[in-house]
Amino acid sequence: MAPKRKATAANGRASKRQASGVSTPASRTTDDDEYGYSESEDFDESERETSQKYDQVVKKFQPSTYTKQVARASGDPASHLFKAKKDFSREPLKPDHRLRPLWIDQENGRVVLETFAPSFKQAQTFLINIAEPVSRTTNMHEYTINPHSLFAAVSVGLTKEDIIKDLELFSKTKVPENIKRFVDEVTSSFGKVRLVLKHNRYFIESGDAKVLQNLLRDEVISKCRVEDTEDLLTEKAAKQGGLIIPGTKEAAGLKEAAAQAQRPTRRDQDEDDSDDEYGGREAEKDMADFLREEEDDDEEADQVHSFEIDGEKIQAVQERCNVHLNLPLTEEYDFRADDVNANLDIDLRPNVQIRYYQEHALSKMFGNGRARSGIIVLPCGAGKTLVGITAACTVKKSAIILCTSAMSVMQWKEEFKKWSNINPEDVAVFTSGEKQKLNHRAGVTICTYSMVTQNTRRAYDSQQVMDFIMSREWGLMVLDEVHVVPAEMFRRVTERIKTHSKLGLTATLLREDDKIKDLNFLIGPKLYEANWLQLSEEGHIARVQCAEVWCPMTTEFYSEYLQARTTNKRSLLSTMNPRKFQACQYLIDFHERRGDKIIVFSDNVYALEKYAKGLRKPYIYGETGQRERETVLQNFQQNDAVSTIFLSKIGDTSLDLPEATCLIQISSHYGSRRQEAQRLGRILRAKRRNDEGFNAFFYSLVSKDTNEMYYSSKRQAFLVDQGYAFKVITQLNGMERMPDLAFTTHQERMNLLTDVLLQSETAGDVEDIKDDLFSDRNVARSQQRRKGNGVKRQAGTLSSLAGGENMAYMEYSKGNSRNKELAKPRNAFFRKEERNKERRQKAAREMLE
Ligand SMILES: Nc1ncnc2c1ncn2[C@@H]1O[C@H](COP(=O)(O)OP(=O)(O)OP(=O)(O)O)[C@@H](O)[C@H]1O
Repeated sequence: MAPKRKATAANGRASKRQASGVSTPASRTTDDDEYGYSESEDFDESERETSQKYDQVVKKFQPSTYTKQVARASGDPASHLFKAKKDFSREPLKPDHRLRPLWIDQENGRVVLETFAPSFKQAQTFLINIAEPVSRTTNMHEYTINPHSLFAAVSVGLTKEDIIKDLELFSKTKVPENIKRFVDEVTSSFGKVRLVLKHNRYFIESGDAKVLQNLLRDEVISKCRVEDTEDLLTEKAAKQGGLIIPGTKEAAGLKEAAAQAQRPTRRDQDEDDSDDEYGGREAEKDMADFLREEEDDDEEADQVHSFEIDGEKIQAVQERCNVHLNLPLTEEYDFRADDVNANLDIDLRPNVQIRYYQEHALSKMFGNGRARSGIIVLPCGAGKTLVGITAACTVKKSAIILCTSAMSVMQWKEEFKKWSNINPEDVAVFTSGEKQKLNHRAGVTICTYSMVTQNTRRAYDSQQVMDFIMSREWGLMVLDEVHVVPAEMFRRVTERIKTHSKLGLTATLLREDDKIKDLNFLIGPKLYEANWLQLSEEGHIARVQCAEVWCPMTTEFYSEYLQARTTNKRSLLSTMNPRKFQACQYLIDFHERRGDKIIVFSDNVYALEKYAKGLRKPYIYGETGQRERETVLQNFQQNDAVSTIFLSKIGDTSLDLPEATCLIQISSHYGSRRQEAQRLGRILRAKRRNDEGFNAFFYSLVSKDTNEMYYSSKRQAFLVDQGYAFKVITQLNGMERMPDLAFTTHQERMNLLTDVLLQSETAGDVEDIKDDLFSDRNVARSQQRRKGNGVKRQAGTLSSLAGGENMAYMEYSKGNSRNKELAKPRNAFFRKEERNKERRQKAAREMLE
């Protein structure tokens, strides 16, 4: 399925480009190999595996399978991209097909959803449960039904019958038999067994005793069992549902949410008068009856069977079940029945109202009254933190939060205090700078992944906290930014921390390697994924205009580019293209005059410095000290004279600058879709997002006819799939007439070229850093420095740095000379500002005298 995905994205892009009136040049369609970057680098293995698995199952039921080769054999070089052989209406259309929004492709499980159909919303709610979104553009959404998505569906309580019945309800044609069989085959093994932690003991639980007996015959599982007997424990199943999620109006069980979402609208009813075989009122009535029956079923006290397994061998059991036996374990925590672990006194503050999509996401987690482990995907700035906090307020047991940086840890702490009524003493942080232990029986610990997973010898105080974390049992573990953390780290985290439930949070479930599939097994299935475009239309995140600016290479740069032997040199030449520099200068000027605050991103440090110094703007990269980073950011937030900053890739994540309204990207990390999405995320939380007609801007500057064109379209794939339209700008009107435009003379361009050519090979590298703006390492370094100088740091969020919250960043300087020296701005921009200030003060003094 992976190659088809590419074709889809390419199609999407092609149409967007056409829409902006610019045709895609031939260089776009060039073979991957030309750039030495194989297509496979961009597919995660899970996608490939899923595709193979799917193909195997589908092939079993398919008399003939569509192949690209067949299409290519027809002699038409392009139609295979558009899947010309696929005719969704092969099955006769249902008489009221106009009211039904789904097209199902029987050959690969792809589902196309019409967003303009009357029952779009209901169908979307249903599809999010059972399929993975592939692309969600304005008029059409595309989903794929695969084993992972069906696992997620089953784990949130849907049955095979639910899925098939609703597919039938929304489909324009009869649901193909092979799709039904696929759903049947895949779901029959899912949701059968659960991993449950009860009274500090792990159990494998199922409603079907036979399944457990079979499992016990497995050589690996049998060795993980606590008692060596054939007997199973049998008890009444806990009554499910009825759970109130804080911040919601009432209990938000999945079935209830689904029932509400799928309840037909008046408009649907008015328009749909046909009582046909498949749907109309009849089917809607069936649906309502069906849901009611399901709710009644819940009332029945079924029996559950279980056997206990050794807590130390959980990963082995999970791996065996998920990977080898194809019987994934769903993880659920019956926290209301947990009388062993102390309750945590925590609730959302009375005035807090969580948003509908946050409620939907949480209802997936708590839909049956227990806490299911899994991943929630929400765009940057959509409020993942509050989702995590609400989950903690629902479970009401000790919770541990894992973050990617020390600054994130502090932000989470502040957010806990802001949104919940937790006693501040019950929140402890564990970073390289601060090592706090919980004082009470229950509480929240917030720490960095690196502190928990570190393998080297720890300092005494750090070891003490780590022992404490490992010795106790946690009700909930929240894993922030799950997509960036290596799977190996997750393994260590899950090995070291004993938790009843896990909640992964991320904006993009994307990795350019094959590690995403591990998350399924190490954390749980994806429980919810929000629609970016919908949230931006509703004002929850900013509306963004995306554009790719094509900058022609100057003759002298292009001839060197063509002769350059290494990728690094080529990359440096295309980044330093004088026309790109001019475009950047022009856009900064244009947006500064509009009152925007601009962040310019460059992964390449040489280019970052050249651009920033050339345009006299402050910049931050890996080597910039913590204090200077903070000064630059503070000025960006508060100082009207600083409207633009340059950042290396350290600013990709964890940067909360709601002032930023415009992004310009001059160099980036090859074809990384994740980086593109994360960077866009920096402006999605723009403060002004609800202003009338407000738009944020995202520009990618690309040197024409270079590798950058290729990588750029690859990078955009995810955002295009989220419905973002990238306009192509080939000419910036008025740029040539701009006063002080750089590199207008041949001599200036030659000087730049000479400088670029004189740079070593490594100057073309993407910056090699492991941290972000506020990584543990930097905070620790800066704290150490301050300790030595008697400077105390009380970190807060960036907005608190701006003085907007009650926590503040403070420095108590004892005024020694070294401090004064340190206090001097080291960034060239600020040094210059400082010099000007001194000059002005001197002139004023002289005047007064
Ligand atoms: N239900 C809500 N009511 C009011 N404000 C909210 C709500 N949910 C989130 N917010 C606000 O939205 C903003 C973004 O939230 P948050 O920082 O949690 O986003 P995020 O999804 O974690 O973003 P990122 O991925 O960039 O870290 C914050 O200012 C937060 O206070």
